[in-house]
Amino acid sequence: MNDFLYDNQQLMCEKVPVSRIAEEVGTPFYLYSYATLRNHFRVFKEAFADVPHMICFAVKANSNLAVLKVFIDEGGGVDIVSGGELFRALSAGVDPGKVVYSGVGKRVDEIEYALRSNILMFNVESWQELEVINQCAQGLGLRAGIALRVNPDVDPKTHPHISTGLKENKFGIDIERSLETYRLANSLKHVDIKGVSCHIGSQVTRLSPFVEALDRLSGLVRQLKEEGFDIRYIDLGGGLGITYDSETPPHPSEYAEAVLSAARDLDCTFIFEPGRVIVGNAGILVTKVLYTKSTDNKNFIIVDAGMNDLVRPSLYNSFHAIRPVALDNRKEIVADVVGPICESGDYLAKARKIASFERGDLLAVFSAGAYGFTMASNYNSRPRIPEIMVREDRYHIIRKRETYADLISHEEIPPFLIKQPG
Ligand SMILES: Cc1ncc(COP(=O)(O)O)c(C=O)c1O
Ligand SMILES: N[C@@H](CCCC[NH3+])C(=O)O
Repeated sequence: MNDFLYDNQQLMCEKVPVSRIAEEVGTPFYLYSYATLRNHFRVFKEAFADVPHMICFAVKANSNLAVLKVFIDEGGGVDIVSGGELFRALSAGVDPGKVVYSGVGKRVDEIEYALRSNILMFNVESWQELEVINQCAQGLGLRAGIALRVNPDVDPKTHPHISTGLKENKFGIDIERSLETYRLANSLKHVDIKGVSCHIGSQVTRLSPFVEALDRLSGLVRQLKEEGFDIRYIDLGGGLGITYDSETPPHPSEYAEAVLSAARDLDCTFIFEPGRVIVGNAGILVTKVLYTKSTDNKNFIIVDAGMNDLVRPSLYNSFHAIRPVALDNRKEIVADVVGPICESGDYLAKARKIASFERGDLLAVFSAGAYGFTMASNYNSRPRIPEIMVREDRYHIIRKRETYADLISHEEIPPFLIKQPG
């Protein structure tokens, strides 16, 4: 459910016509609905109301400070994967005691920053990483909260690029070796073993992979508890999918029922790291038709947003619904919706049955709130586009459009390239 609805033939974001924002701000831009963001977070959180839990939003899905603040104000924590994400989350006001840190390649400076910030725990992905965290904590005279990220070898049945919990993936510690790794970890004086974590993949649209992973994980947790480990947290990662096209993913309440029936008795605080399910359908990308052209066998609609703004179609061949901002009864054609980037792979839709858009028309690309802006780049020296949040009848630019000057602001011509007079 979301708050992008047509009213009187025009697309609204809550109570603001999308066309008005386009007129005032220019295109392209990302547009988020505050009510939808908050509602999605609440629905997810309420699904776990009867067990101790923490919802740590996955910052990688959408890292805008204002977006993070919506969840932080609802009591949320964050899942981070870099020093930069930690800086963002702290700047947005997160309680460091609600921060979990995942990722296979944490650098020493990032680990030290997280330790000094007093985060809840690191989800550790290798033995070497654990040793480095132990050393860093020793150096700072601290103890690092940790969970091992266990790779349960479960097929999440999603796109191969976003599956993470299979043996062949780089993530986590093989479930078969995790017990011995926990035992070894016991000898490290500067780590406090707090929990067990796993994350099997993203855009998972069935319950069975989650349940299968949890079954494997709960066996490990029971064993660890029997051996006297003080396991207080089970972090089940994120990954719940959304509807882009015709997918029918489980509702968060069904997801909660399924995972809790497998793990309720473990007497732990459950941590979840949802990203896409909270923000994906709370955002759209608004773009304008620059040109149309047809060849003998193809129609092209060329828009002002490219793969540098939204890379998901090019990278994963993923589907995003595209609808007109103003509804009229145009005939439909089959067309490729493409961007201005100099790559054949620069498209938002391929062979799509779509309204016969014309130059100047506004299009809304749906389900763009997750992994949209966060994966954007400056490729082709295109300034990154603004992000806007609507709340009821007001909107606010929560990230300004970059300027050409921003593009070069970190660059410098070295003295040896500057001609000396004479
Ligand atoms: C460790 C971790 N946690 C959480 C997430 C969030 O995933 P999603 O956006 O699918 O909920 C990801 C991304 O897949 C991840 O790698
Ligand atoms: N970037 C991916 C999701 C990656 C999840 C991170 N582990 C997407 O757009 O679907």
